[in-house]
Amino acid sequence: MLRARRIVVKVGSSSLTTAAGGLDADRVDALVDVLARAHEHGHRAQGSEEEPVEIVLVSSGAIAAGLAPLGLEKRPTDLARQQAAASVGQGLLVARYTASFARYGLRVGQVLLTADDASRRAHYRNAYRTLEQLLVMGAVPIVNENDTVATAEIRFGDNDRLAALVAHLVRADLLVLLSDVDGLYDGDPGKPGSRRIAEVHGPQDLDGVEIGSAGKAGVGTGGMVTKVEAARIATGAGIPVVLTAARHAADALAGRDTGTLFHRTGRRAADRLLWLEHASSPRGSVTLDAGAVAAVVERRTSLLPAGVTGVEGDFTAGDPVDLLDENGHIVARGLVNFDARELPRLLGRSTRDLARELGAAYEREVVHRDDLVVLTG
Ligand SMILES: Nc1ncnc2c1ncn2[C@@H]1O[C@H](COP(=O)(O)OP(=O)(O)O)[C@@H](O)[C@H]1O
Ligand SMILES: N[C@@H](CCC(=O)OP(=O)(O)O)C(=O)O
Repeated sequence: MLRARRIVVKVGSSSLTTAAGGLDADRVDALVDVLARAHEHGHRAQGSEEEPVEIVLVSSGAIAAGLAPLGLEKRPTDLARQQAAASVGQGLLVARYTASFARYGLRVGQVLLTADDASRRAHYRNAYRTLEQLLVMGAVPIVNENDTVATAEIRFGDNDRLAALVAHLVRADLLVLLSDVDGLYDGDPGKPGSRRIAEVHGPQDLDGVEIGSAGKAGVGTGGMVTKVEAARIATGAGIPVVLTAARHAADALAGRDTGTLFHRTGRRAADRLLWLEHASSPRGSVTLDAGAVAAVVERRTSLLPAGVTGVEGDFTAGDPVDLLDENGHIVARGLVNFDARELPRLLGRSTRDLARELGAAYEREVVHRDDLVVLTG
């Protein structure tokens, strides 16, 4: 039995909508019944013996909920109409949750995150603080991607990986992914002969598994691909993952066997860097000489101007950039401390020379080691 005190629950669009399209109030209520019971207040009200847990809900469904009100028959493929639908639907979605949780005297707080933002230190801290405070005050945070402002380049699109990163952000003990399918199957779950996989201990257990795309509901995005990727991110950071159908949510929250359990494969990593690795998209790159590659990759030092031989892209200080070796292979990603146009005249120069010539402000690393994640083995 899995015991968890803080759980991130992610529910997909396919589990919140009716066959005809639009939000299914009954399914929202059924999910909220389970979440509220698991939560302390619901627990007291129900007199259950299960331990109370803190819940962070990552809910998709904004785009799906906005389709009918805008007269759209199916999910549009272009970003502009998806964003318009999300803008209309997010309000409706949260209104629905607000009413549903109110049946249990519970408040909800909407948290819209842009994946790329959260890899920046100040935003990351703010997101963490807000979520933590909502939990302290007994509210249920309801997280979604900030669809209306996320551009194509920085957009997750699915909420599975966002949920894995949120689980890491709030230091959850468990991530529950709820979908319209009751687990990971070794092949298309609609085909006879496909079997559910009860446990995954690591990538070796996925050899030969057909990991397919989104389901027949037509409202989900990532299908199994993004769920397995989310499981890889979370378990690698020390958080076990249960993937099951929304109708089995109560079992998953109570720690009973259901769906597919992905065991943890790693330990908790340094906070923000997981976001830097999985959520940010680079705005450019800097090329390192061999000495700088060794320093950054093997000795985990900061990157200094002296070791940089080239600059690509139009980034500004604070943006994520890739660090390339001389063959153009990505060896790390980091948050750069200079604008792209400032860098060329600094290349190959020692920080001491730069400080003497240009002032103390130039005595800084190109990428500080605390803002850097190594991407090679
Ligand atoms: N190997 C697999 N095991 C289980 N489901 C799979 C597999 N490959 C593809 N799928 C599909 O993934 C769908 C769930 O993903 P998706 O439609 O994105 O849902 P959600 O809205 O819950 O994120 C299932 O309905 C199923 O048809
Ligand atoms: N942020 C989007 C999520 C898109 C989506 O469909 O995700 P999912 O159903 O989790 O595959 C929304 O709320 O519509």
